[in-house]
This record gives sequence, C-alpha cells and structure tokens, in this order.
Amino acid sequence: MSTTKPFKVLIAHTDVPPEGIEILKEQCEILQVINEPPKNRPEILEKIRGAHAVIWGGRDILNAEILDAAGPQLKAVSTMSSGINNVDVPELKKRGIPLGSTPAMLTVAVADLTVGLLIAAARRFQEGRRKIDSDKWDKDHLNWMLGQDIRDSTVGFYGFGGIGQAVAKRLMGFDIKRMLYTTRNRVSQDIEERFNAKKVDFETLLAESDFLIIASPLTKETLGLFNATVFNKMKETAVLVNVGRGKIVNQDDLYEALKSNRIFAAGLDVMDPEPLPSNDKLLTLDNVVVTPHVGYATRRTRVDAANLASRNVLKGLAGEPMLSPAY
Ligand SMILES: O=CC(=O)O
Repeated sequence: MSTTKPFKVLIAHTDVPPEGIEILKEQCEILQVINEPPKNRPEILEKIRGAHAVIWGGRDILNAEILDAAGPQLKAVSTMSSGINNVDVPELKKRGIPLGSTPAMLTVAVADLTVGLLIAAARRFQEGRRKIDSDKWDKDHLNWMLGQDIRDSTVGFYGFGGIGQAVAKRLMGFDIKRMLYTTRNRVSQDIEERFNAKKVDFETLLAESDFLIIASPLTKETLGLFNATVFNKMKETAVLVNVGRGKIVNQDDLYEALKSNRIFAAGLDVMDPEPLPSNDKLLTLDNVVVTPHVGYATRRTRVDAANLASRNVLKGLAGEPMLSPAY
C-alpha cells in the first residue's frame, strides 16, 4: 500500500517540539531542517523545493528567493511567533500566499516575563547581584538600594493588545493606581473598565507613567520612537520595560538616559542587535535588567505555538482561512 501523502511541509526550525507538529503527519510528509541558523539557508533553499507549506522561524528572512526556490505549489506559511518581521509580507501577499502567526499562544508567557522585568528593574535586581558579587552588601544604611514602589503607581502601556492586557491583568494584584495606554485604536469600553485603563496621547503617557511598558510591534512608526527626546519627557523615577522589539528603542539614547539617571531603570527582553554582544555598553550599567529574548521560552508555550502553526498550515492547505492569520 502506498504511503504517499498529498502534501510536503518544511519545518524551518531544528527543534520544534514533536508533539506540536504531530497533527501534520496524517496528511503531510515532513521535511525538517537539520542545520542550525544562520548557516542553514542553503539547506532551506534545497529542502523547500516542491513544499506545499512551511513553518518558518529563526532569524533568517523568508523572502522572494525562498519562495522562488519552493515553487508555485506553496500554499501556506505560518510562523511560530507573534512578530512577523522575519517574513517579507508584501512578497507573500503579492503571491497570494496566506501567512499565519501565533500571537495568542505567547501572551501568557510574555506577560509573566514582563511583570518579572518590571519588578526586577524597579527593585534593582541587577545592581543588588553586583553588590553581592563585589562584597558591597551594605547592612548599615536604611536608604541603601531603595527601589520604586509598584503599589499606587501609574502604569503606562505603549501598545495595549493581548500582551499589554495580560500584563494589566497580572498587575491588578499589585494595587496600582491606574493604567494608561497609547494605541492607534481605542480598546473596548469593557476592557477599559476591567482594567480601569484610559487611552491617552503619547505625551501624556510619557509624562505620567511610573512604569512604561512597550508591548507593540516594530513598524515604520515605532522604529526608533523611544529616543532621547522621549526619555527627556519621562519621569526621573520611571522604569521602562520593553518586550516589543529592540529597534523600537534607540539603544544609544537609552544608554545615556540610564547612565545619567534621566530615567530610573529599564527591563529589556528585546534588544538591538540580538544576540547583544557581551561587551555591549548597555551591560555595564547597574540599572538595566536584561533577558535574552526569552519572553515565550516556556515548554508549554512552544508546544502550543507549534500546534497552532501546524493547524494554520493545514487550514491553508485545505484552502480555508487560517485559524490565526497574520493578515
Ligand atoms: O518575540 C517573540 C515573537 O514575536 O514571537
């Protein structure tokens, strides 16, 4: 009996959790990339030939070259991520290929980490660790290592989609005073009421936030938006948290703002570039806490994301709308 399956799917990641792609197996032959990025482009170009769908990931860009190598039968692409900046979206659209992504699967894990970064930056975890490492633990002064209070604070969100709202939900337990948000479109009244959140203009967000959380995608409008001019409009006690994309922040300007204590601290899961070199000047500062873009690096989240990406491509292959379309 022939075991030929109607579709071929390329998994362009080396280590997608197998249980996340199990559902593809009934209908699809699975081709898996074996070599690690960034050196696996030749392998991808080779293996994608004749593929009907691809689960895309990593740093490399899925662009015309990859699509040409695949051939005209390619019907569906899904990332296992929220951001789709590793895909040439106009090129896919031009060819009428649907793109899926998996933002909803990431929300909880990223929101948890955001709260962690907020606390770590506000309460000076990085500096505290360095004090211990350098035998500078001061037991004699009451004003040593004082941090910022979260209770009764104003938390501002630049971007108030799924991740922002999940952070807001978690922060409800911290007795904060109010939440402000800046987005292009107002969220529903129901959501505003649930979080006691108010839409404000960018200037107000900067001036009034004690904690300012960037949870928005990288776009032409957000590229480099958080620069020296912006930091100069923030409170000196403000804590900035970025879980969006590194390039939303002008990192040289952030370095200066932190070094001069123009703002109090920053907690960053995203940087520019990534990986951030270990000799980057940002890492010399006490008042920045960094994590290596691990917002959604939890076991369950990876499986969920792979599962949704698989379901997206199965829908695309069936000519149906994807469960989580990126456009
Ligand atoms: O940053 C993570 C993602 O966009 O999935």
